[in-house]
Amino acid sequence: MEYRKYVEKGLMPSRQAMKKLLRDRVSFKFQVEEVELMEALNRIAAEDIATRRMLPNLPVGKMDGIGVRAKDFETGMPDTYLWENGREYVFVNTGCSITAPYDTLILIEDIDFIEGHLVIKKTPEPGQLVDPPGSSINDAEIILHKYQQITPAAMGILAAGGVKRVAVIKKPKVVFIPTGDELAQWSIDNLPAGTNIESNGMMIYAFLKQYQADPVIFPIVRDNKEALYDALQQAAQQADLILINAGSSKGTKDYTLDILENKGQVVVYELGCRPGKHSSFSFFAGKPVLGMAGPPNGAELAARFYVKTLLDNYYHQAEQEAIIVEAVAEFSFKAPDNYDFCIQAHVYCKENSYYVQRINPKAVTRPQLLEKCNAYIYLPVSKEVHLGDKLTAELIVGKEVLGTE
Ligand SMILES: Nc1nc2c(c(=O)[nH]1)N[C@H]1C(S)=C(S)[C@@H](COP(=O)(O)OP(=O)(O)OC[C@H]3O[C@@H](n4cnc5c(N)ncnc54)[C@H](O)[C@@H]3O)O[C@H]1N2
Ligand code: MOO
Repeated sequence: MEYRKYVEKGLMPSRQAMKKLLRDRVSFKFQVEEVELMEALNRIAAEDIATRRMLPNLPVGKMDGIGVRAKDFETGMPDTYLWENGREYVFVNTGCSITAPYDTLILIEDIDFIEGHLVIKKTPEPGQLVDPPGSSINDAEIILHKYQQITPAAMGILAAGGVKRVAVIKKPKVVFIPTGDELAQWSIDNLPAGTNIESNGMMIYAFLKQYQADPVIFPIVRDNKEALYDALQQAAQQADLILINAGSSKGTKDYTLDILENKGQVVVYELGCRPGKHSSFSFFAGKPVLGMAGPPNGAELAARFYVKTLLDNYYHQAEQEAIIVEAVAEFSFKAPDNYDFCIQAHVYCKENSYYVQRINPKAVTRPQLLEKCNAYIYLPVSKEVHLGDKLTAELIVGKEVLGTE
């Protein structure tokens, strides 16, 4: 074990600057694959997708009623006393076809039968209440543009429009490399004394699934330079994006950045904001590598902010705006003078006003943090917050699930 002097290096960007840098510096090349429509939900269209048939393919009634011939009404209301179903008129239901010689629909509400004889209460306009062919779906009509996400509603239109297979962007393969001599696999039954569970792999797997990526979670890599180098090489052969976890600070066995510096190119050694300060960004064998802090809280923030940005970039998606609320601070706090601070917070709503409490993630257990943390407040360097101030909180849950305390 060796003493490693702590030396700050390089840019140290804020959260926004890091997101911008990731977008500016990484240009992914994606592949296209065809998937069955049933498998296409939430995928991103790789090209404009057009309909392959029209609907309806005959004129249809807009409402329930009777189909009649407009020409029978050319000189006003005809005598309908002797009219018969199937001859001068036919019953037509909503969305059902209305074919020649019938070309006009009269609402059921506008007719009556008196002693079995049809009475029409209102003279129809020619062609009224009839939808022409293609009025629901036109042939060769664009359903989705390239880079649009396939939603449930789009799935229905694709099916109606005769699209059985869709060209989508192939999910990026993202390799996650957990590192650390002290780590044991999460599925272990008897945890050896002094070991810690490798749980970030599970969390990152889940974030990657949510972000439409194809995760590959590597086995734990021990803290030696050769093993780390091998793992990075293996990752670079298959991944579109590499995530390497822990070993990012100045502990005696924190080698991650040494390897990336010697064998790749480090762009960002650490950030100018906490938590998640020990997130880094490098290239290794031409592949982008996001370094993530080992502590699960820092790793979670890195996933929410930077993995998300990278994957949005891969899929050509704009940055998603956070849901914002203005909340009254129930605490005072000053951001440090040398880095920004992302407060983890609990927002609640009482009598139509929002209030926010600060959570110190180091003073609570992980389940307590999970239960309480529903928002972030990003404070730039040295920014002071006072009790009663109105703060802008970024929710990480829907507004509707906020509690009242
Ligand atoms: N003297 C200083 N010490 C530390 C500093 C500092 O500035 N000066 N920064 C602290 C901060 S902030 C962070 S964040 C961590 C960064 O640590 P590393 O990224 O180097 O991670 P390790 O030291 O290897 O591990 C820390 C902690 O995280 C646990 N861990 C690691 N991997 C996983 C995983 N896959 N799943 C769950 N937990 C994981 C590990 O067991 C340790 O408990 O450095 C601080 N120290
Ligand atoms: O990088 Mo550490 O996660 O600032 O908390």
